[in-house]
Amino acid sequence: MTIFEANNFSMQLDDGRWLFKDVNIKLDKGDVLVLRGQSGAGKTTLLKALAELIPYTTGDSKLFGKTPDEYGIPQWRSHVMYVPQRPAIHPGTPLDFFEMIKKYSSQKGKTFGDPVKIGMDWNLSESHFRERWSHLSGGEMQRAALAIALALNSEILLLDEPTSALDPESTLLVEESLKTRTCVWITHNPQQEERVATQSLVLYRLTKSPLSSENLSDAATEIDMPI
Ligand SMILES: Nc1ncnc2c1ncn2[C@@H]1O[C@H](COP(=O)(O)OP(=O)(O)OP(=O)(O)O)[C@@H](O)[C@H]1O
Repeated sequence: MTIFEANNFSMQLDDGRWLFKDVNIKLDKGDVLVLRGQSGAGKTTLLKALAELIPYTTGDSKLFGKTPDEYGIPQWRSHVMYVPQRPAIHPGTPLDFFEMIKKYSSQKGKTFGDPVKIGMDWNLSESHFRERWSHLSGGEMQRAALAIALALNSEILLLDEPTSALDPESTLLVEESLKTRTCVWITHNPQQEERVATQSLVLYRLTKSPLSSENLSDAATEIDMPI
């Protein structure tokens, strides 16, 4: 059963160029849609548009049949959550951050997991969650932020290169947890795509005038199933 759908998502830039055009996504519970494409093709921008973090030109989305306006935008963002590649540097510790987010009114009514338990499956210890963000390594920071994202129990995770700072062993551990969730997952790694994807979507970088007919085929996105 489809739980999330996004129809005809398009983003036109100020110079008239389409960054992406008519992107359609349907996710069943447990689907992992891998989003790939050249650098600059618009992958991050698409995820931010799906999370209603930035304005976009066209597009309609629904989670369990309800639109972002019906949820209210802050609630939508807590259900359809964008997880950036690098967490912004926050003051305090990962646990301080988790406690702060839990108190947001948009998180009301949710059941939370335990980020420390999740992190322990990924070779992190409790002390990492009690350490200041600024004292963590890039890989520790990325795992702590992902553990918090998972503990917030969003219905849809929009993952922006979630293992980019991780070594191969941690990458495999984190993949095992993430692929149990319903998500859109940006990766440049074809082996990772083979391991986790139930669907794939490619964005192509558009270079021609949006008014030329040639451009229309370039603008197409492709949905394909991995073997
Ligand atoms: N509102 C906007 N106005 C102008 N340019 C924009 C706007 N939003 C995004 N861009 C440009 O569109 C391009 C796509 O950026 P985006 O970060 O989405 O690409 P990406 O596919 O995620 O790339 P990467 O794989 O390198 O992370 C960038 O060149 C960015 O500067």
